[in-house]
This record gives sequence, structure tokens and C-alpha cells, in this order.
Amino acid sequence: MSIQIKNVWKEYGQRVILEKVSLKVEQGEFCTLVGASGCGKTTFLRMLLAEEQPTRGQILIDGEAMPAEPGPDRGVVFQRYSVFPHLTVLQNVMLGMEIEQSPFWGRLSGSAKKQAEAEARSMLESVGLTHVCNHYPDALSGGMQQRLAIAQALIKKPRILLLDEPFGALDPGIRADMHDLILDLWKQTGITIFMVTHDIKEAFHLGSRLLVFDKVRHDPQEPAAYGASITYDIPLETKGSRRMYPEVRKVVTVSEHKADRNSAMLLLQKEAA
Ligand SMILES: Nc1ncnc2c1ncn2[C@@H]1O[C@H](COP(=O)(O)OP(=O)(O)OP(=O)(O)O)[C@@H](O)[C@H]1O
Repeated sequence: MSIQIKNVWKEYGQRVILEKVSLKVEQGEFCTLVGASGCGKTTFLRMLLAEEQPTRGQILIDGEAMPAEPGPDRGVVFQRYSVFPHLTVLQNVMLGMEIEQSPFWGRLSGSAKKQAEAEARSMLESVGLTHVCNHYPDALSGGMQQRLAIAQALIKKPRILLLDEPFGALDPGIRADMHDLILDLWKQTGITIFMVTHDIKEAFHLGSRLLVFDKVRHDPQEPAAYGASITYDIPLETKGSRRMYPEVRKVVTVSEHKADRNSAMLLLQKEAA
């Protein structure tokens, strides 16, 4: 599934959040998104999810206009995902399938239920939660809750997975485990991933492509007059166990805002060294 973003803008009233965003992403790419707080990364994900519509421009999926509603081909995991507290881990994962296959009753019976349970158990095994499948979410650690959120998103077999700082609230050790998990799942499924992170190291470590969101134009009198765009698009290649950092590709000329730009570039170059 290829995704093409053609000159997309997002404005809320007079406020421009994103402007002139153009991008082509092929099936199976792992895009990590970084940028200053409030620059529109979540808004960008929400447009990919069809929770928000661009005010200008177009998003095409396999060359077709994107459906106007969120659909099962797109799964999402937020930093704090609200799993259903009154359902066990297994029931939480099964619920996605039950609602999809039986939208009216929200539950399955007979062989369809057995099949759904087998799939849910297998998904829980791949995220390492088999041992807690009959527990309620309250009894799980933060890392386990995020594993459950990932299982819930993946059980519907989406073609695109949208991750909004999914590991931001986790301790470093648990984060490392989650990195291994998400890389394994990405390699196994060939799914396309977009992941927002504030951790530049994480962005380099996980992504096959790093997208930097920043404002190209600034009006100090009117900060909301211009939106952010993708200013750097950095391909990251994995060769065996060694990750290669090819030269940074600058997408647009970044403006007067030199202080920010220079510090961002220093950081990127340091990470790449
Ligand atoms: N529904 C909305 N109506 C008006 N403004 C909105 C709406 N949703 C988001 N915004 C504004 O759009 C801007 C971008 O928000 P967004 O959450 O996309 O940024 P972000 O880059 O993800 O930030 P962070 O890194 O802090 O999560 C913010 O200033 C926010 O207040």
C-alpha cells in the first residue's frame, strides 16, 4: 500500500498548523516523526487516520483518495491507551475482532468465537502477554499495557500502524524491550509504520526513514500565520546488524530561524556520527 501526500495543509480557523506537506511512502516503510512540541505531528497522524481532513491538498492510498472515515486498514496506539478496564487482556484483544465481525451485537458465538480466540491468543503470544491473558488491565505494568494496546491495534490486521509516542511514558529498560518487539512485529508483518517520538535516538534506532517537522517560514508578529512542513527526510538503512546513515536530504530551505535549525542539525549529525 503506497501513501501519497500531495501539498497538504491543515488550518484551524486562522491558525496554520501544517503547510505544503508532500511525501510518498511505500508499503513497509517505518517512518519516525520528530519536531518541536505543538508543530502538528499528531495532527498529521490524525489526518492519516482520517480523524481529521486536510484543509487543502490530498492524501492518496494506492492512488485512490483516502476514505473519509477511520477504517480497519489503519491501527493506532497512543502514549496512554485506554484499554477497557472491565475486560480481561484476552477479551480486550478479542473485542476488536468481535466488533468488526459482528458490529451490531459486538460478540461472536460458536466456531467464529473459537477462531477469534485462537487468533487473539496467538497475537498475545507474539507480544509476550500469554501469561497474563486472564488478568485485567489494572494488574498490568505500563509496558504490558502498551503491549496490549499494540496487540489490539494489530489484531485487525491494519496495513498502516500509527504510533503516537507509544513508549514515552515507559522506563528505559522497558522501552528497549518494546523497541525489540516493535521491530520484530514490523519485520514479520511488513506493515507500514508512522511513529511520533520526542526521543531522537529512538527515532534513529527504529525508523527506516526519519521525517523532521519544522516551520520554514516565521512571522514573529503572527506566530500562527505559517505552519510546519517536512524539512528533512532522512533515509535510514539497516544492513545486517549495522545501521547505515546516508547523507541527510534537505527537503526545503529552512529560513532565518537559525538557532533552532542549527541545534536540530547538530543533534541530527551527532546522532548520525
Ligand atoms: N481540534 C483542534 N482545534 C484547534 N486547534 C487544534 C486542534 N487540534 C490540534 N490543534 C492545535 O494544533 C497544534 C498542533 O497540535 P499537535 O498535537 O498536532 O502537535 P504535536 O506536534 O503533536 O505536539 P506534541 O509534540 O506536543 O504532542 C497545537 O497548537 C494544537 O493546539
